[in-house]
Amino acid sequence: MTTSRYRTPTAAIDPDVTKSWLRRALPLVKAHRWLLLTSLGLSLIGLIVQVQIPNMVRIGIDDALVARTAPLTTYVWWVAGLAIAGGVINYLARRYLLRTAYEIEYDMRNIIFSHLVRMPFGFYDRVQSGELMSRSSSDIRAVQMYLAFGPSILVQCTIAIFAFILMLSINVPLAIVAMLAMPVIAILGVSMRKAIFPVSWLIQSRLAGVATIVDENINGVRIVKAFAGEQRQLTLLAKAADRVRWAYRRDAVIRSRWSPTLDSLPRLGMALVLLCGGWMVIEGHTSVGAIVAFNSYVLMLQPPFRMLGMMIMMGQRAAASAHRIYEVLDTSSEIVEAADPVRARIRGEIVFDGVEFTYPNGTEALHGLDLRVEPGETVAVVGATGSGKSTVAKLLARFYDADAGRITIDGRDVRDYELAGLRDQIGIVPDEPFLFSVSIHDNIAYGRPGADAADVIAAAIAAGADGFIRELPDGYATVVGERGYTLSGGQRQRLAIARALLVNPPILVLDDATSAVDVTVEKRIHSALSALLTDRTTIIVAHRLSTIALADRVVLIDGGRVLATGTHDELLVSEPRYGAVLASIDPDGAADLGVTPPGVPAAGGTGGGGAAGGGFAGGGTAGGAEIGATLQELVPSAQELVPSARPPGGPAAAGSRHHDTDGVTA
Ligand SMILES: Nc1ncnc2c1ncn2[C@@H]1O[C@H](COP(=O)(O)OP(=O)(O)OP(=O)(O)O)[C@@H](O)[C@H]1O
Repeated sequence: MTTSRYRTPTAAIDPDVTKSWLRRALPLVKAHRWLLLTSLGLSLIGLIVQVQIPNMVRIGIDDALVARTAPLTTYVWWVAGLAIAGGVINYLARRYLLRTAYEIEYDMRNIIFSHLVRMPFGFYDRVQSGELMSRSSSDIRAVQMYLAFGPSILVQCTIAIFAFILMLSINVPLAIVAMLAMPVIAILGVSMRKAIFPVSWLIQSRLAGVATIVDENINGVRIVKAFAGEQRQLTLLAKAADRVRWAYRRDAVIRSRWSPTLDSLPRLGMALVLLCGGWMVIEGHTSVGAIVAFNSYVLMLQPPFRMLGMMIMMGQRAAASAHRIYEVLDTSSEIVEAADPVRARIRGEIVFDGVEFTYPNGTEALHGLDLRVEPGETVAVVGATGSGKSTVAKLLARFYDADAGRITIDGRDVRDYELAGLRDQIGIVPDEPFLFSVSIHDNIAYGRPGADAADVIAAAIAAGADGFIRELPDGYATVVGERGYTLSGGQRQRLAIARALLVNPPILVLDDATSAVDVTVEKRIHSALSALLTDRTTIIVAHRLSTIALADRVVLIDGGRVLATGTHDELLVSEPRYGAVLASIDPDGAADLGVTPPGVPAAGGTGGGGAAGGGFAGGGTAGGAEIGATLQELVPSAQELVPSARPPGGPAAAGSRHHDTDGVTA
């Protein structure tokens, strides 16, 4: 996987929630103060240079054209020189300002993202991903703009002071006349921004609404098409787009009402300067050049005064955005690591002791769950849908913490372990695996980025994935589409199993990890897996008899507690509710065994053959393998297990790409 070097943020947001948003953000600005100060300093020099130009024009007109005491070219060169110097200085100032802005943005983005990756599942259950996206993009931008461009706008406004001083030095009454329009422009600018502000917020939130619909359309395109929902989605989008259009129209109405007034005010100012200045020239109180210079100043001063209004609006928006960002940053993770966490290699003894757990939304999932799994044991957790099977896995890896009771691994509370070390040693394969838009090699090697090709291939073979991977156009180098949608569900599951196996964790949790794989393929995967499961503690959340067949022991869960435990055969005989659950989760397999719902014990128990035939309660078959043994040792070569395996780039078997029964040897 290609990784660019990560630079930690240079500053942090002040965690003191009693401070104003600006003071909390100040460390970010301070971290780049030299860059910002250089930019502001240059900007100030640029403005001083710029202010000289109308004055030079005035002297040129008065001396070279009216009095004819000096050559015109001297002044032309001066004006041109000042213009070029001003241009260069402004260019540098802008470059430094933009650099400051992007540095602040970089820091903020990293601060937010490093916080987000530390947040537990409970946090993601509460927030919407679209909202988080917006907080990490447009909200960051709004704050960054204000922090970097705000001071720059203030500096721009100082042009008024320089210009006013210069004008006063030329002609005091005319200077006052020229400045008359400015406060009016500033007041109108602020009023206009105030009127526009709510509408621009409305536009932002409505655009976010459109983005959510588009996002759901793209991500949920398979469901939309499967249910022929295109027209409904189009209508939904049209309505949202209509709301955006309405907000834009309101914005246009307000702007068209205010802008012409603001634009014509300086022109009125010029008329006033011409009237008063002209009268003064006639009376001999000032020069013609002064009228020209003052007109330039009136035009030059207009943008900064208008920007004052913009700055107020930027400030309001930045404050709101900062609060949204702080809301995320001020949410602390409920999953806290122990002060002196244990870093130990896990053997794999798991104990759930009276574990109670309720999800943050109030759904009660576990009610005093007691479960003991010996090191190296393979246990199938069976239960009706919603009985709490996956929750067991989530609590084991501390995606959530139990509300009451204790979960221990090797006799130590899971809360005592170093979090990363604990999760490193628990390989979880979910039923809906997530693949990244990178190569298959990189997807499998996600947990061990430096893994060599041989290890990756060995893991793929064990997961029954090597065969179909080799038939893909670029083999292991094939880049899977977004979330791996270019692969079938079963293929994605096999890659996820390979990903977990490559890490070689002492505890493996297969959460219905082969649900999308054909039963015969699943059997083959299991035979390869059984060699790897022997000395590894494995919890298999099972929905199929064929999956249960892998386990040494079955744990029947109902309503968040363990109902019964024993081998499959024992439970079939002793626990009528087991048969009922089997009949509800795998009717075909249960029928093969003669199990009929509701709760009728099957005559003879194991009499039927079918999918599970003879495989139950057998457990690991290739004993003796060390947990520490490499996958390559356990799965010697691709050719042995997959005789049909072709080298990468070999001819792809037509039609095999989306088929779950491909590429695995019996
Ligand atoms: N993130 C969550 N937030 C709130 N409630 C949840 C969450 N995940 C699961 N639940 C609820 O907790 C209960 C147990 O869920 P769990 O996923 O453990 O069941 P399960 O036995 O694995 O079900 P299935 O066989 O359908 O996967 C269910 O009522 C479920 O709705």
